[in-house]
Formats: sequence, structure tokens, C-alpha cells
Amino acid sequence: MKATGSVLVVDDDPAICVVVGEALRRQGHKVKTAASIRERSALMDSFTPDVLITDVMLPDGDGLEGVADILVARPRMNVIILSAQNTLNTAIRATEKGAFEYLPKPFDLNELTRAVADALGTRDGSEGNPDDAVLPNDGMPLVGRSPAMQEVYRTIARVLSNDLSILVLGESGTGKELVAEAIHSLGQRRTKPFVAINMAAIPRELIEAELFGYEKGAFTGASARTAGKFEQAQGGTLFLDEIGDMPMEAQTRLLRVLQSGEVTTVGGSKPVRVNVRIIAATNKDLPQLIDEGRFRQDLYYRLNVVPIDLPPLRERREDVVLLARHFLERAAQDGLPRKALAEDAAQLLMTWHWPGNVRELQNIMQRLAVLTRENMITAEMLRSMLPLGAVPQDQGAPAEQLAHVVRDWTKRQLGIGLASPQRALHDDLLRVVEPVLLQEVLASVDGNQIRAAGLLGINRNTLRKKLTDYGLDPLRLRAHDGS
Ligand SMILES: Nc1ncnc2c1ncn2[C@@H]1O[C@H](COP(=O)(O)OP(=O)(O)OP(=O)(O)O)[C@@H](O)[C@H]1O
Repeated sequence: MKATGSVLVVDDDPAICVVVGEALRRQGHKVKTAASIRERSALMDSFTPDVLITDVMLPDGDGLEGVADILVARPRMNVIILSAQNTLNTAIRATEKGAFEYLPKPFDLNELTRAVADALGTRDGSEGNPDDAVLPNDGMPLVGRSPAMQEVYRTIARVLSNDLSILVLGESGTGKELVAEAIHSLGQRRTKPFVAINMAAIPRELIEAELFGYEKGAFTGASARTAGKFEQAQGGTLFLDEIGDMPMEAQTRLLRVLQSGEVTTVGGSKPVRVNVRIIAATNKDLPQLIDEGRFRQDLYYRLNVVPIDLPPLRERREDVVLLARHFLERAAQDGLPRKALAEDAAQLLMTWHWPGNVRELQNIMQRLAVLTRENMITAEMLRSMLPLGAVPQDQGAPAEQLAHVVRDWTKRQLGIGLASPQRALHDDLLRVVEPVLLQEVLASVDGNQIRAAGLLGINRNTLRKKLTDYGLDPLRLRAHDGS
């Protein structure tokens, strides 16, 4: 059973008050907020929270001043300090004033809710597995502590209290839909519907009927008036997934709806007023589609009021293990056997490039939870599961990595039919790798061709010919920085 308590959040950034307040309320805590030291004091005249969360830079002074006195008067209260001045000095001052915890901004919401739980003494100590110390699962939908995710959280916090259109960008499986759901479920429209529609999953000719609805008899099979996604989302949020796949005619109609706030069904004539927040997402390069005449520029501007960029998982490796453990925990909550991740497996996970991003990681962890008999998932078990084409990047023997890449490259060339009697795969490969080898060696000897030929074990004239063939200028290679 989780203990709950009262929390006072003091921050002059309303977005932080909203998002932190909401997260804590979801945990069952009672939350009040204040935007200044004056408001904090006024509230605390009549109310002693179990936990005080306060920012340092407040409009009327330093939030840390006075904390020591507050604690003398209320010894059972715990104080958590938030600060954007992420200096050692602030951390030390917070500790000196008797703060229970100090979190530098941008902070991870999960970390904050955990700190509040800790401050309330809610952790029951039953989590014997050291893995649990980093388990992120405390009710917030998005997991990850990388700087990229912190930026995403910050943007989410800023859009919760308004209705601005959001465009979520990112490769497939990076969590675009989850971001849309989080904005909806933490924002002011949370009691109304969240409706998602995927443009790539619906036959093109049906998209308009799906989005805007249709009248009885509008087309063959339309046996009754049917509300479209816009009407279904009334008062709530409409998530337009894979917006880059929307046909041009539907784009025109969508733009009209966004401009007028009214929807007319297919085959209908009476417009219906709709009030929905729009969150669109795509893994396509919309500016390029605009250049190619396949996406309307005016619609792009209308949708892209606040962009949220979700980087691929390979660019936020610090999140991989956290996510992997989160998915194992979720699998256990769903009734599957509880599995832990061994350290060597965690290391291996971080070396993969995850072309399918978080979804791929989630699938693998679920499969491991179901298929492995042992309680501990090791690197060896993982190796048998990882999909072909995954490239170990930072670790492993370099020669093995290179062999892996070459194998992958060759398979791909053969697979997509690029190898033909007119093509010479051997030459193709050399043309890719040889210039890199020559460049690196020459750069390491400051462009000296005699020494480079020696290191390469080839004749100097052969080297010169190769440089000419590849169009490499040895003089420019002197300045080459090797990157
Ligand atoms: N940061 C995250 N924390 C927890 N789960 C995540 C996170 N990101 C993604 N997921 C999970 O990974 C899966 C894929 O995410 P999602 O469907 O949101 O990706 P997407 O970018 O919308 O993919 P697509 O472009 O293919 O539709 C989902 O099950 C989602 O819950």
C-alpha cells in the first residue's frame, strides 16, 4: 500500500506547477502550488505540507533562504529543491539548509515523484533487486532520462495548458503516439476523448469519410450517418498519425476544417462545429514532401506550431537499459514471469543501433520475458534474439564489427538485386572502404606519401595512382582531422 501526503509545489513557471502537480495527484497526493516566496509563506501560515518542493530562483527572492527556518518550525516536513542553476554550489547550499533532496533542472518527473515517495517514507524496502533502484515505472507514461527526453518533457509541460497544434517528428517506434497520449492525458482535455487515426493504415479513398464522417447513401455501403474522427474527438484531442501519407485532396479539406473549426460530412451539407486539439505526427521529411508537391505548405505551417523532435533510440543510448527494465517490469505486471537483466546483457543492449527504436526494444524484452526459462537475462540469451542487421557499435572487437558491417552490406546488395552482371560487388565495396583507409593513414602521417605507403604495405606509385583514381588530394589530407 502506497502512503500519500500533501505537497506544496513552489515554482514561478506555471507549466512546471501544472505538470508536477498533475504527476503527484496521479500518485494520490494532495497538491497546492505557489509562484513566489510570498505566496509560499501565505499558504504555509495555515497549512503544513508533508513535502515542500521549491524552486530556487523565485521572482521575489532566493527560494532556499528561509528553508532552514521553515524546517526548524516544522521538523517532520521534507524539502525538495529544484534549481536551474545546476552548480555544485546550489547542491551544497540545498544540503546545508537541510533539504531532503536536490534536483537540478531539467529534472525527470519520475525522479521527482520518486523523491516525494521517498520523502514520505513510502518505499517499503521490499525491492531487493538492485535493478529496481533505477526502475522508472511510477505511473508516468514516458520513460527516459537522456537530455533529449528532458527536452521533450519540457516542451510537453509547456503545451499542457494551451491548445497549440503539435507536430511530433521521429522515426518509426520512437514514441510519437505515446507523446501525443501524454499531452492529452496530462492536459486540460484529459476528461474528453483521445482519438487516433493513422493515414498510412486507411485506404486513401476512405480517409475523408473516416476523418469527417459521412451521410447515409454518400457511397456504396454507407447505410447510416456516421460521425468521423473529428466529431468523435469533440472536446478532446485528435491524433493524426503518419500525416505525411495524407492524400492531397484530404489535406485541402483538413486545412479548411482547421481554419473554420467546422466539419462537413462526406455527402452532407450542414457543417458541425468541432473543438479538438490537433496533434500530428510523421516520420517523413515534410519540407521535402512540400518541395515535391506532395504536402501543402499552408497545412504544414498550421500543424507545426510546436514541433517535438523524438530522436532515434541510438542517439539516446542512456535510455536503453532504463526502457528495457521498464518493459520487463510491465511484462511482470501483465502476469508474465518476472525477469531481471544481467549487467552483460545491459551492456550489449547499449551497443545495438535499434533500427526499430523503442518498439523493437519493447518487442525483444517481451519475447525474452516469455521465452527464457531462467530468471536472469544474460547477454548470451540476448544474442540469439537480436535481429539480423543490428550492428554492434561501440563495443566488441573492431575486426568483428567490420566483418558484421560488410556482411550486412553484402546481404543488402544481393537482397535488393543490385548485384548484376554489369555490377562488380568487389569493386563496389573497395570503392567504399579503400578511400577511408587511405585518408586515415595519410592523415596520421601528415600527408607523407612515403610513410603512408609503408604503413599500408603498398608501393608508393600504387598509392599515388589510387589517390588519383579516387580523386583524393594528399595535400588536403594533411589538415584532415581524422574524424
Ligand atoms: N519513452 C518511452 N517510454 C516508454 N515506452 C515507450 C517510450 N517510447 C515508446 N514507447 C513504447 O514503444 C512503442 C512504440 O511507440 P509509439 O507507437 O508511440 O511509436 P511511434 O513513433 O508512434 O511509432 P510509429 O511511427 O511506427 O507509429 C509503444 O508501445 C510505446 O508505448
